[in-house]
Amino acid sequence: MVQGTTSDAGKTTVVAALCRLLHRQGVKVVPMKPQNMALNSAVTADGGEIGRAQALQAQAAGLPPHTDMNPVLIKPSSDMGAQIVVHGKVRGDMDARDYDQYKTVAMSAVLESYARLQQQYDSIIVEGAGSPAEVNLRARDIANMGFAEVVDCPVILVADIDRGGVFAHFIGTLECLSESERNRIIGFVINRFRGDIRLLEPGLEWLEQKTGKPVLAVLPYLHGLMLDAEDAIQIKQNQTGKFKIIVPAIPRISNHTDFDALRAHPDVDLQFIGPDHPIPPADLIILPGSKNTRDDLEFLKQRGWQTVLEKHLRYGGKLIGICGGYQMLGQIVSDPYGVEGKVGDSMGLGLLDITTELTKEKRLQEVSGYCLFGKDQTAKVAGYEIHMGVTYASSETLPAFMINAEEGVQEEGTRSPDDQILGTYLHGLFDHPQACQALLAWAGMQSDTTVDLNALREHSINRVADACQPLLDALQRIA
Ligand SMILES: NC(=O)CC[C@H](N)C(=O)O
Repeated sequence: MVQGTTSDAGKTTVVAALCRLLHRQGVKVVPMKPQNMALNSAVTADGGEIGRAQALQAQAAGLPPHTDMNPVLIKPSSDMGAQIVVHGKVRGDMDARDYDQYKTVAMSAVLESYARLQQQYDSIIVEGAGSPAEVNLRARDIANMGFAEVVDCPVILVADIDRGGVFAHFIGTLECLSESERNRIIGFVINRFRGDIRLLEPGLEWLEQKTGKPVLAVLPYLHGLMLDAEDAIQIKQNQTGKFKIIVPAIPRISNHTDFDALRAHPDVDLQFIGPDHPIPPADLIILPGSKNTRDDLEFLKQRGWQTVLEKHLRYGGKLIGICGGYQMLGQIVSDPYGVEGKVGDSMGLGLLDITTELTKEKRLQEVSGYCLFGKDQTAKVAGYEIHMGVTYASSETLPAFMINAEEGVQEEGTRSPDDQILGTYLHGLFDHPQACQALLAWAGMQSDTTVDLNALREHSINRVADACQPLLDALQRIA
């Protein structure tokens, strides 16, 4: 099991790297994260939903994503509450206290998944969550040492030296653990190191002497990786291109990995605009998905985005809404069952002639098809839908895509009659190089460059795997 001294220490990447290395050796390897808290999720082959980071690790292991790889997914919809997804299906909304009580049930779901994976695979690489030093969460823990103790597995501890304080992080984490938990840590991994290793060596020796545990590997800082983020938005964006795209960073943004292909595009300047940032002019504005459409809609209105969007459209700018962002563009978003908060209706931005009702059923599916705009209307699109909302469009509007869905071939999404606005439920809509190019051309960008996100992702997985070879060698020496 790979645990970290902090969130974002690099656990996800190390698990993906180990999966790829073992997969290359022909080992039947599978990733697993018992509990993940994230709003970036992926649709699985068995019709459920897991964290995107686990889907990435599945790809590294050469497998389609499966709900057993992330049996418990917590999707926060407010500061206190979250939607709890177990074995890929919504189990309800809970606040932090309810969930704490629910953890015993969640643990049995986790152990069921673990048992199934054990039967099918020779090697399971498990990722912890946050850090095992969170002593307040230790009772009933299913995410870190609580899990490791029950299944009795060895643990490696990863720390990010780029943030500094790694020695204190390692020693401090060990101090927060019980003796048996401490004993299961077989070694340390220092991640994102840059500089002269000779200057680090005295520290490594000190750490090994003080703890009696080895430093298994020092992994290099790798620039320009294109791997799905678990949750946090990467602040550093690509700002080299000329074509300006802005995305409001709404508080409950979901699946911001939708923008990875744009981030990687050399001709695009993509910026997420936080609440305190001035809103710059742009060629294209994209409203992202949201776990809480009505609250985030309110957030946008309060910060003056309605006026900004209207002005942007008056000046001929293009506007895209994805999933929750699509719903916001319409006339009304109603929540008759209170699935995302209080029961009630919200006035949308009134830019597209659509209305949305949030229902109790979540729609989860992978789709593919082609774009209904552009020169020849043959550009392929592939994406996935994860939403509770059902949207009705007026007959005045135009569809955006033709897709192969559960119900058969059908139109998807909506374009305004003047074709300045496009709304869609398809997450990942920029991932297919043809759709990416067609959408950017629709938005007015002149460029022949295409970005193949999947190829970039594969390349990144291979780079991190190569960098982790010394870690795997060290682990195989111990085993
Ligand atoms: N992923 C999303 O943007 C979801 C939108 C909205 N919260 C729904 O469930 O319908």
